[in-house]
Amino acid sequence: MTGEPSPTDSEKSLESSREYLSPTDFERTPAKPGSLTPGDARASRAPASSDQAPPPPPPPPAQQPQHVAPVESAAPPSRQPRPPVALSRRASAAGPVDLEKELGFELGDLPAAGSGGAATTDDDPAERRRAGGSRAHSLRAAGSPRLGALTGARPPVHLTVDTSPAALHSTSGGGSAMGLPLYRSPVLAAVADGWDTEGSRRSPVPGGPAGGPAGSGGGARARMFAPAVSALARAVAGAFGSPDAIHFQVGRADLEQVEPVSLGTPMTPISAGSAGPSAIPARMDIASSLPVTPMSTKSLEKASGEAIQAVRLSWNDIVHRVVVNKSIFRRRSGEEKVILDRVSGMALPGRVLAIMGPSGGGKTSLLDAVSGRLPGIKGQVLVNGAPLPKNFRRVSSYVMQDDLMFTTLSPREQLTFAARVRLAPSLTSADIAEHVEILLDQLSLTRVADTLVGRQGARRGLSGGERKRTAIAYEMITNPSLLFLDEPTSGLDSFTAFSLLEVLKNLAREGRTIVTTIHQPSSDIFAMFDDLVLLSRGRVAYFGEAALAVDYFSKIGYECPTYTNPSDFFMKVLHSHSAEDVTRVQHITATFEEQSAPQLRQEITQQTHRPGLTLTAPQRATTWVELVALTGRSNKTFIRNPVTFWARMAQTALTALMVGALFWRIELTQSGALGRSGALFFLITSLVMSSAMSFVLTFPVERSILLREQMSEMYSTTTYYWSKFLRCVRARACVCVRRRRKMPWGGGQEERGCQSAAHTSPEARALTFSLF
Ligand SMILES: Nc1ncnc2c1ncn2[C@@H]1O[C@H](COP(=O)(O)OP(=O)(O)OP(=O)(O)O)[C@@H](O)[C@H]1O
Repeated sequence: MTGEPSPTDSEKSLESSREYLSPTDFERTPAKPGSLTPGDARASRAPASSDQAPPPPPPPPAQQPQHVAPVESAAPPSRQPRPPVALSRRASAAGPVDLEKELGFELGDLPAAGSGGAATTDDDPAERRRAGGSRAHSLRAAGSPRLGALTGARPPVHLTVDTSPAALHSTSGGGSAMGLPLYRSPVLAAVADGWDTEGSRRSPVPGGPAGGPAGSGGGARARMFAPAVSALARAVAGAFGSPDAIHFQVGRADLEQVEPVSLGTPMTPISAGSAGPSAIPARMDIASSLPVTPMSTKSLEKASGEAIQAVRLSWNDIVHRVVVNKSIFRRRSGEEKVILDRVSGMALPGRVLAIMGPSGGGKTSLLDAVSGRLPGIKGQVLVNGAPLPKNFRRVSSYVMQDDLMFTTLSPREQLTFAARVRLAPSLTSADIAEHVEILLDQLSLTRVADTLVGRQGARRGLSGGERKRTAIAYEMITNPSLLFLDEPTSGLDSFTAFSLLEVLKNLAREGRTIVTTIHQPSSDIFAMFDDLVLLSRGRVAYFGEAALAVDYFSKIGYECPTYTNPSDFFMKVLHSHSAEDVTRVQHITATFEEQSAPQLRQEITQQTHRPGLTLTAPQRATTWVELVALTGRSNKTFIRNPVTFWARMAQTALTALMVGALFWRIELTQSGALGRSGALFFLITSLVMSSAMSFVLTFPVERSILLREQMSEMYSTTTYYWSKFLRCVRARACVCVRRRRKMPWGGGQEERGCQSAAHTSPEARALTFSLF
């Protein structure tokens, strides 16, 4: 929509905003100075009253850049003139830009797009998709509707992307993609505040200081829209080839709509001419609330002593079959079920490979197969063209879907343990502490480093995202070159999932090979994948660049509808519930096998055959180091588990009292000797039983963790059992050590002049035993 809106239009916009934001979104906010209420929104259209005077408008830039296309202001007389809204690209370009044409994607669903907003093009959608690739999809699928919701809810929103070096510098520490600061960029500043625009004032958000950084409300909104905005930023960067500065606005381009709806300090307008450190808005809340910082593992490499190695993983014609319905009583052979059927593919360094498909499609089985964790498979899994080396499990890391970890330990303790048992024994405690700190910092866990992990529903500790990041940090301890992840985003909200993928993307950028299964990613997440494997019923439906998958499907007759998340589309065409679905899936997988698989196999051989590149595994800790670390962990988990601890204490005290009462003051006679042997039998039995019980109680809990750690070959199973034995013996040994002490209540032998330990009274021993 171009031209100036009438007051009626404005009213309509406000009303339409209520369709996007529930009334409570407005009403929940306490009406305090600087906060936004519907009343404020309306009042802001009226001339400001004396007691609620708006702050002075932002000073106009000293010199308007030539390229800025001013939009005529029709401000009411009571208002100060505002600087024009910039709608331009590059300093050399003049006049409004057709964003759709420039960016190669549609902004069609943005409501009331202005002159600089979305103009429809006549391009063929498939053609446009090719031009925009996955970025276009991510916007169409998720970005635009959300932005649409945003702009619909708050018509005067203008978004600004500033990619100038100054912005980059002043926003250091934020996530970045294609050279754009995604989160600390003014784009998010705009979204965080909801109203931050060029030429308008920045409104303080409820809870935040006036004119200061965005408060919680803005942060929440920003988090909500962050994926959409970052996708937009990426798309802009891609389309414009990382320019110095891009200024554009989305939604209503009309300046009069850019209404400061609440009070705040003026913000210096951002324009190509004035973009400098001072022109960049202050650091926003959204930035500090981000769970991830860009990963730089140089220090990690130094601390762990492990350099990243280029790992080219390939798999050829993997077949995995299992026998089901096998009777253990009758001689029935059972049916054979094909889990993976001639699956081929590869994962390359510096890239993130996603394995997607409907539930039961074989994603986890494939991940297990290529990570060397699935025995009995047929086919080839090669690393740099050679069979999997023996040390493969220690070279790679595998993050399981379930965050299996001790709930009574903190992230710092977990990582310290992993560093002790997985890194070179020559590392000192200070080295390990430094290494752990780096990891905690890289995965933004420093704030919760000493919080116990906890358990859902019981003693709460870390959040789902923090647990997941702890699990990744745990596996990152050796600075692995190859990382497998099984559904890392399951159970996470969209923003946390997106942040996690950013972490993975950063890890890949440093030369690692990342392979992850994922169920149904959002379009923003999907846009972050480099390569994609689509599996259905154990067969490959697609393997190749993720950005080309939609085109491939359209070529074979399955067109992804506009505004559809590609991953939703893939799930739809690949699910197989009815007979018709099965036929469709068979067609898709057979087409891939016939048309693309031979070429793929050739490419796999070319890409991954690098003979001579052998992988080195991190040095192992000594058995003694493993034993000390395992025993220490075992002691901590025992003491910190109040139920087990107190149950053990109560059980021991009760047994001691029973034994003491039964064998109270036994005489040194023939019948007394019989009683003594009975007491000894009773004590030994109870010792054995209570020790066994402690294992019975704790082992099922620890078993899955043990299996996971065994998969990664963290320590030997024998050392684990020795550590358990030692912890148990330590407590029991105390009984024996103290048995010679004089027990005034027991009528012990020392009182009677008998010095033989064998003759110490059972009741004395029992009572001593109760102390442990
Ligand atoms: N050992 C086994 N015995 C019998 N069936 C098995 C076995 N292992 C896997 N399957 C079956 O193979 C299929 C693929 O399992 P897999 O766990 O790989 O699927 P998935 O794609 O990861 O599923 P989800 O997304 O639900 O986790 C499923 O139907 C599963 O029941």
